[in-house]
Amino acid sequence: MQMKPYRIGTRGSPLALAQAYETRDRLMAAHGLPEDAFEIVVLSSKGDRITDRALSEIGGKGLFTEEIEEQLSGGQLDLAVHSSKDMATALPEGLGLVAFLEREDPRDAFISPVAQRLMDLPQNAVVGSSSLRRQALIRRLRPDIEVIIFRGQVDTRLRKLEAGEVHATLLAYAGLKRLGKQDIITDLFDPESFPPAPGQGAICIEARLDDTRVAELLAPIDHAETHSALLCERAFLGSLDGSCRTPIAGHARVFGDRMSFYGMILTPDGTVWHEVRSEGPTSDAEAMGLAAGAEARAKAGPGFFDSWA
Ligand SMILES: NCc1[nH]cc(CCC(=O)O)c1CC(=O)O
Repeated sequence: MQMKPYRIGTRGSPLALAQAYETRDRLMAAHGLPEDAFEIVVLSSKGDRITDRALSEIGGKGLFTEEIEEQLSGGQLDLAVHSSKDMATALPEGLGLVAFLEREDPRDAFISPVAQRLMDLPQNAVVGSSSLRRQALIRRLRPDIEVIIFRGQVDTRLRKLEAGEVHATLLAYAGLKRLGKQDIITDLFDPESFPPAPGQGAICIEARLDDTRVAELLAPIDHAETHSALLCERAFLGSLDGSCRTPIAGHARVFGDRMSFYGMILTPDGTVWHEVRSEGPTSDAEAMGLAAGAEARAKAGPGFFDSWA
């Protein structure tokens, strides 16, 4: 009997496709299923179609997932593959991030034809990035640097760098690795002085929460340590009401049944920042993230989040 294939939704960028195929391959291996047990369904998104404005300006993370999530809710898709970093903390009713693949190195990469490291860039250099977090972290370390908006797919950004529009750009190591482009990296940032975005480097799989068949399908590819880290980081983001206008960094690490968390919130100009650190059992992952968020808010004081809104 021929079973209907599982329909896997993804965006069409090379990075999104690489992640969708990686997930499919892992599912095939975990269950001994043939390729035609899966169908990869490519959907475009508003976020992909609008590339000339900063994400924070056009409405944020949901723009990339709206169409995919509608089809997931409607039953036209069975699962969707995303970069965890791109996922809003509040998902549509009935959907959830059911599984996380083992996380890739979550660090940010520095790429430049003119300098080995961020600190080696010439005075008043120009760096391309559209991430508020990277912009704030860059300016925290190098207030002289001008950061210009740099959106679009990884390839587009690298072409702009090659064309000399900027002295350097920053991208996630994980994305470059998945595209086979890690060779162009000039330096990797230390997660203590340049903490990654919550979720960076982790592929997540979204599904309907009541779909027990898909839950069983995904169980063997869910990576427990990554899952705990992501619960913590996403709780931190959620408790800060991770609006796209707030630079927020957060990085959880799991060691057996214990975990640590390091988070930072900054003003977009990088002149003010607040750090939080915590440690606890992995069973408290979510509570730890929430507590870290509350602590960061308390340190920042009232008005921090709306002083530049
Ligand atoms: N917002 C784009 C995006 N979403 C996830 C990644 C990288 C892959 C990952 O973090 O898993 C990237 C590109 C980048 O930041 O360089």
